[in-house]
Amino acid sequence: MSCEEPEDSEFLQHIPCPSCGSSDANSLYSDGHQYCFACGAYTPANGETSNMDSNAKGRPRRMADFVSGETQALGKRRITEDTCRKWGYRVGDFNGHKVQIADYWSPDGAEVVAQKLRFPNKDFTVVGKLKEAGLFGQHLWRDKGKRIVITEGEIDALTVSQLQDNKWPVVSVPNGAQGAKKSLQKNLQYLLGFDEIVLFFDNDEEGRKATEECAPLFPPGRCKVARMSTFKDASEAMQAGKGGEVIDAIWGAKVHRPDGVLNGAEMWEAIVTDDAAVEAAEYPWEGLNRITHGLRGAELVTITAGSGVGKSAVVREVAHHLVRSGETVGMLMLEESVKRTAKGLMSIELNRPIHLDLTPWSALDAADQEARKRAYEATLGSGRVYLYDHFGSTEVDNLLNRIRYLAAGCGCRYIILDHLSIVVSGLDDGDERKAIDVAMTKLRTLVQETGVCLIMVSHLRRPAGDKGHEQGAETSLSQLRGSHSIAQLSDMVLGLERNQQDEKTKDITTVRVLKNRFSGETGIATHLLFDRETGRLSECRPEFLTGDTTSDDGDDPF
Ligand SMILES: Nc1ncnc2c1ncn2[C@@H]1O[C@H](COP(=O)(O)OP(=O)(O)OP(=O)(O)O)[C@@H](O)[C@H]1O
Repeated sequence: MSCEEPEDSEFLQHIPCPSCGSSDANSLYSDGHQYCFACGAYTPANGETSNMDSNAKGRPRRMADFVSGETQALGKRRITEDTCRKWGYRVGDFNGHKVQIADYWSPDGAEVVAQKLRFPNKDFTVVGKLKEAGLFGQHLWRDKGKRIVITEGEIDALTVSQLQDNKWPVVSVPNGAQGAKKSLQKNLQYLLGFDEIVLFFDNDEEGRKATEECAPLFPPGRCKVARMSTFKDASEAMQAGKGGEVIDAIWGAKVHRPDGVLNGAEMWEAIVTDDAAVEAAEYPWEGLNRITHGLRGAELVTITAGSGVGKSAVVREVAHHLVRSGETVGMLMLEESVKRTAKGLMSIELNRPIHLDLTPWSALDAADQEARKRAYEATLGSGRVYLYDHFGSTEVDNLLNRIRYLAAGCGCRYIILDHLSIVVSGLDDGDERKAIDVAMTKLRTLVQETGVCLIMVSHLRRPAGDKGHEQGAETSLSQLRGSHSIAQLSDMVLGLERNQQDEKTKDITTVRVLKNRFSGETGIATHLLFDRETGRLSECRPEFLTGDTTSDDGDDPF
């Protein structure tokens, strides 16, 4: 239904209504006719009062199209007749159906331009031009003041108004949460007349979304957000007899801050309940623990080295140590089969590299079989090791999903990814940089989201000069592959150095901390000696590097 503007009459002022007694719902027009928006009484220029009837002749077409009704209390909603009268909220009949009638006035408060009719089943229809209307209730208040409350619906506006003795400004957006931003934008000038604008939208997903969209319309600090923890909206609280919570929400409304910005004063709870982040697990080597202070949740540790230096051997030792310390570990070893990974863990437990032993199970003697079974039970059989059988699928989003599952579904607090380079390999140089950036950003976000500690292996670029990493060249952050994202987004970067060609030292790996966001301590952490008999990496004194092992205590100068 649409309404046209009367061509021959203009609104002059609000006047009392002789029919319903409203002090100001009656409107006087320039041709002398009156119309009361509280009770629908129509008084033509000749002074004879009648109720509006859409078929009646001799009155402006716009008036005739509006629906009349009676002011009455809304029992179920606990809204009084006085409140309904103040707001011109009526109950009437529309095409044979009972409706609640909400008048929408022009932004200048001169006249009603639309009506929203609400059916008992909560459907509604609009009569007139809602687009030309201000906010619901805007005509009731002066255009400036200390505070205005904005609700998501008409009944909520009536509720808030009544709870404030119908004295303090409250308006509703006309089209619910979805159209909220547009409506507030349109009436921004009016709203900016108030020192404080309180958004009191529904406490549901749509309401919260609307709040995030609308709040930035206002200058910083002027917009506050009212929210109740127990009720969805003001009317629900009122119906439950908890109107006080509505008032508390308005007075306790917090200055809106965009998502992600926190006031330090609200962080106490987070600090005292942050035990998980403080808990640290240990590396198998004391020297490394001393400088890194262990491994923590939500940390991304990158282990890097040249080809064949021993990255996988190191992470296997770390995984074994974690499992034996009672932790649950996820292993994505993308360059080897799960069987090889499993045997690797058992080898460490057995102090014997069984992966090099090609004897079939049936040919092993009973004692060996028993020893291997025990090694299996202490490691894989504990149920705290999860392996990713990748079948060659190393696509980054696929891996991220598996890591998320390992964290959330399997309870892995430590996850090993060996190695990042394979995830982004096969791409030309330019694309590899970009792929590393994308993968690193996603991994970093995932670590933060899940709280896991991710231990990731990454390869190095060849260093400048003759000496490669295979000949023991020193590692550095600048040699990490891709752009600077690996160094930037890792909390800890460990470089492994070993001269695979030097007869004296080729079994000794130097572990260098290249980056340490936790404590800032960097430099050589320890030296690991590889025992070919046991296949184990254990800490050794640095003198092994020079071959001078005569001193009992390298730290003691005397
Ligand atoms: N400190 C060490 N001394 C001597 N040999 C070692 C040492 N660490 C590992 N190895 C041996 O070197 C070989 C390669 O080790 P590993 O596969 O762990 O290296 P990597 O750095 O992961 O290799 P890639 O660059 O191919 O990924 C293995 O046979 C391993 O047992």
